Amino acid sequence: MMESSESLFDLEQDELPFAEVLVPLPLEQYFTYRVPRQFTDLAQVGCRVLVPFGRQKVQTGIVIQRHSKNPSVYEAKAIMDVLEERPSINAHQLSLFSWIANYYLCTEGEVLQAALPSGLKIHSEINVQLHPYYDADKEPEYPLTAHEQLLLDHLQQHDFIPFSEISKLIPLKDPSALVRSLVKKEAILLFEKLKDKFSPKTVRKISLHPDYQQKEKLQALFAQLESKGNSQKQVEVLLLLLQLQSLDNDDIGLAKAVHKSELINKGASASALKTLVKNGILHDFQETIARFQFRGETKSLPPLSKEQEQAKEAIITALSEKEVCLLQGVTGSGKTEIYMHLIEETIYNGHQALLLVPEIALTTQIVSRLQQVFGDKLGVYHSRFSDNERVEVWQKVQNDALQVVVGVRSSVFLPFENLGLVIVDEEHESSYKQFDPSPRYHARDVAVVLAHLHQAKTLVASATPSLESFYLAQEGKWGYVLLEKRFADAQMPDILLADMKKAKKRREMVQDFTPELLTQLRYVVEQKEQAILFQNRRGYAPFLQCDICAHVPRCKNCDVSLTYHQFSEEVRCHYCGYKEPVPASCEACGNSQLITVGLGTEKIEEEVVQLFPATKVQRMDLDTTRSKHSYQEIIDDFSQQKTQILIGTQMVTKGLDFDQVTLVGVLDADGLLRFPDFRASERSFQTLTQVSGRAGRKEKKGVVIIQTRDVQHPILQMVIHYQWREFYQYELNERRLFRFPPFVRLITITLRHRDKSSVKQAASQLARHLRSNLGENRVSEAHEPLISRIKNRFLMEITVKFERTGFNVQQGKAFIKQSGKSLMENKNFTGLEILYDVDPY
Ligand SMILES: Nc1ncnc2c1ncn2[C@@H]1O[C@H](COP(=O)(O)OP(=O)(O)OP(=O)(O)O)[C@@H](O)[C@H]1O
Ligand SMILES: [Zn+2]
Repeated sequence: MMESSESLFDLEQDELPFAEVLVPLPLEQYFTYRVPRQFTDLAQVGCRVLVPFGRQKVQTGIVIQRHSKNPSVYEAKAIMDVLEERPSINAHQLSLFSWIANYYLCTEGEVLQAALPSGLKIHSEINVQLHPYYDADKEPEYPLTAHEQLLLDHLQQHDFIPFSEISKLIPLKDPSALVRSLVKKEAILLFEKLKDKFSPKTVRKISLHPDYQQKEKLQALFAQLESKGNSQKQVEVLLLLLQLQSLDNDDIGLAKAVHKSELINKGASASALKTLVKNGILHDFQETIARFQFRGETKSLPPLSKEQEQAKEAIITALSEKEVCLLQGVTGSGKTEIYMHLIEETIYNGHQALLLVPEIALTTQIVSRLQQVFGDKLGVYHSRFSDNERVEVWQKVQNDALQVVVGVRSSVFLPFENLGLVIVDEEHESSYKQFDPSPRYHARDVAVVLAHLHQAKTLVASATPSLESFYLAQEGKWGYVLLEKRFADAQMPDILLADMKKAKKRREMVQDFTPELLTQLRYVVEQKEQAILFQNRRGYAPFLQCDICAHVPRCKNCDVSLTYHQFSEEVRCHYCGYKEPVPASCEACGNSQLITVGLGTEKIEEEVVQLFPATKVQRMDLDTTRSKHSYQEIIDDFSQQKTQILIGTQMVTKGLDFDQVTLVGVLDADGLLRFPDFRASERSFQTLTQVSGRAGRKEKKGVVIIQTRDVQHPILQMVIHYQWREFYQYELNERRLFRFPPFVRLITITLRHRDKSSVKQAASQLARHLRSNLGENRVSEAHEPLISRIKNRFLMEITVKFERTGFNVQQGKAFIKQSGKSLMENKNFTGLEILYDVDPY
């Protein structure tokens, strides 16, 4: 039914009466909506709009395009509201989102979902209320339909009604036209109940009323108050205010406002203050402040050393010819210092700069170094921030109020207006890769594309570059700059291997420590120096095992053993979070002797505390860093030498810069080397080199001790002799030989279903189809992945390898996606999920 009121407003069609709208859902296509006339100018590309979606839902979407094509398949519904005057998403971002969706085989809706901080998303719970100006007793300007009257009557009795409930009240399949019509008639308003909707932070301030901001007037006021017997408290408040105003002598003088809380804290009487405000002598008001405020003065940059200066010049030269440059600088060479100089130049030229860091743990040290130089031009963006804080950074980046952003991978989604430089620190880090949920993107690679869209440059840097980056640099596609010396002549540490096999045989192990590591640790403790101990497993022990029948408690939902956490007396699944109390006896044979197998950080902590009871020890892993400031506290304590030994997982291996660390111990290198993945060697080399790099960064030379059962392992040998050139050559040869990246493009297809035989059947069907069409050398058979059940869903995997040249990867990907889509439409496989992971590493 066309409502009669429509014609009142939509008398003429505009040039571009339709909009393609992207909604944040995993759907392939955009949806076409009609743009009502009142929104013709407002509904710009990139704006967030409210649209009716499905039967009774409302979605926030983004206008992608305006056009004049009426969709032929469905009747276009109208946009209900435009949420902003200035688009949230700029054209560069839209291009980036579409590149990501295309490259990573996901949808733009999924990218949007990942990109927008939730403060900018609006969920489908939209409510309807009466317009405050609506007067039920007055004759309406425009006639109301019976349905409209019904809704308005309801709203006279109730505060509001959720949009999704309207159809229960009024027999309409889709109430959006009705709602829109009432909005136009200014009879109702739409609002959303968003718990954490963005609200700016405010402070209360107090100032003198302008009437009293002259000396003579003020004196008269004092005289007047003092003549009254009971105004002593008010006089005190005024005196305190004057005192606070004069604290720093800027010329604002009597007009200056001070914080209300400060007045109260300094003893001002609250009631006297209130009286003064009531009598119009003082002015009490709210001021909006930025959440991130840098207090203190900024310093100028420390000068670069000769080597650093040369490296910087080489980078600039390389970037004048190429879009990307790789800086390989050994640990402690002062890469951060070089970044700061490059960023300063970028800002000076009027551009914005983005510095990507792999983990929140790393932001704290880097941010404090950058903040001293860039002050409030610097913003920080990561997931530990509240939603409001993230929206604030988003908006300031958009307004160019921030020129530098330090952030984790999701900061590639920020609305930069004029980016000049992106730096990817520790570019080899796997935390740049998002594995779940989709979009499964790699922030380094997205950063390169982002920079390209802005015609900006990218610097990727690491002491241990990823093989892909190293290869691109070697091939001359990227520039390459090498910085081989530590800053200020600091020496690289000596790296030694400690043979656990030998020590075990000779019964020389003290718990999990070889004599070599223990001796060094003793020495360090005695000398009041500091040590870092690294073990890549959190928890107490990887698992419990029955001493008699060897049964291992396993997760109910996943195909993995449960990790033993001693502190909380639980066994937990690190995949789904399932946990249960430590079993008292073996569930298989009833034996009550359960032993712990393997080694986690919690156990090392326990051992160290036993061995060195007088020494302060701290642990840094996922379990000890859950709260917002915990990283900062642990790192501060260690920097200030309140703690002497820091034990941790990969979190302690990279980027951290402490002066007094002279020993790094690796408890078990074999666990790294054994990891069943084609990147095990690369990861081991990187991790061991990086963690070694934490030692001896200033005057005192450091020692690194790596415990292993396999002292002859070629990777370990290359690590201890700093043979990185040999390592890259060796590893590149292996990759070429076994057809792995960077020589091929890898795509993993994972199929997921609650039923094991369904997923197996679907996977082999898909594998057969892809193999016969794309070639058997490019597509593997379907196989069970290492962990074949997670959260009660069974998994199957297919691996695809496309050559880098001479093959149309784009077409190959499209074929995969199409094949997956038709498999999902197959009735036999209802409930099947297919996940694509492009560059799954
Ligand atoms: N030009 C400089 N002036 C003063 N101090 C410097 C300079 N360059 C580096 N430093 C100091 O040397 C130390 C190591 O520098 P930085 O942390 O930047 O190294 P890095 O190359 O990032 O190392 P890693 O790869 O191990 O993280 C820091 O304490 C830093 O403050
Ligand atoms: Zn589980």
